[in-house]
Amino acid sequence: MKTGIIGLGKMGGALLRGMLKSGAVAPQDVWVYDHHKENMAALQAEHPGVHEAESEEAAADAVEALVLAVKPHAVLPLISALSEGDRELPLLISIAAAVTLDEMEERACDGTRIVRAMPNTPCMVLSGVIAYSPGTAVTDEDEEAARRLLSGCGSVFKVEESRMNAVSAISGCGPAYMFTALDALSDAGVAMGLPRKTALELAAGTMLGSALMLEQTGEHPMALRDAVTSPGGTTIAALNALDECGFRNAWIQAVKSAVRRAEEMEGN
Ligand SMILES: NC(=O)C1=CN([C@@H]2O[C@H](COP(=O)(O)OP(=O)(O)OC[C@H]3O[C@@H](n4cnc5c(N)ncnc54)[C@H](O)[C@@H]3O)[C@@H](O)[C@H]2O)C=CC1
Ligand SMILES: O=C(O)[C@@H]1CCC=N1
Repeated sequence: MKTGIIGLGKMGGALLRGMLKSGAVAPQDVWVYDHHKENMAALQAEHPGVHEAESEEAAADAVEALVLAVKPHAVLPLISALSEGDRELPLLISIAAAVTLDEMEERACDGTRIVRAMPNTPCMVLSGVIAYSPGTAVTDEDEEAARRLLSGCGSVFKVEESRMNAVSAISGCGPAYMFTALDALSDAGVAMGLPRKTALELAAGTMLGSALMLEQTGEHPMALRDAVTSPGGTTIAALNALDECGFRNAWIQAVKSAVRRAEEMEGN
């Protein structure tokens, strides 16, 4: 499917690289546009054959599906600009946090097909999580096409749009929490005398292995935790220290803060 993307920043770049790497799209079927020419040049150097569109409108005219990967405040003005002259738009996939389907559909011509999606940066390495909600004009074929495109980058989940801020706070922002946890754990290793590289490799390998174990066994996380925790041993001493520091509450407060921030951003 001819696919375009407007905005080749951190998330747009990760998503498109994932789509290309997985073969969900071929380079010759991709049109990109970004205000910053160097972003397009970098992508073309990695994936020769990708087309650089002359403008946002040219990208929209060339493709069957167009990903909008600009900052939230830029999405509605972009949809208004693209809709000028009653242009019939391709299937739009917006990945902006806190911009609702209602707001987007209001800016577009009647019948414009819009999917709201929330990916995360691990899409770049085909291990992303992508949630989506279809807009009112989206057909079954559109939804299937969007799923095919996105599923190259990772696991795809359909969610009620009303859940999107919660989803965003878990999996959209989540990589930032995980990287902070990995940095903290490796710092702890360094404090205990391990070389930085070793500490980081141990921490990352452990996070990856634990997530795979959870996924592959289908066990509850607490059952898997218990298998590590010898009575009177070292793990329970560490877990008690995490509890004393408010570890679980810190995660809950982080997610609540992200949801609150998304609610503040909505409608702005
Ligand atoms: N960074 C992340 O982990 C995630 C971001 N998102 C969403 O993705 C969107 C993009 O975020 P980032 O990639 O982090 O931002 P970014 O600032 O890295 O990228 C935005 C890109 O859009 C370009 N741009 C802005 N307006 C444009 C226009 N009218 N025409 C062409 N190019 C334009 C900018 O030059 C920039 O390269 C946001 O709406 C954000 O909410 C969603 C999930 C995760
Ligand atoms: O920080 C943000 O607002 C975006 C949305 C989810 C991840 N990054």
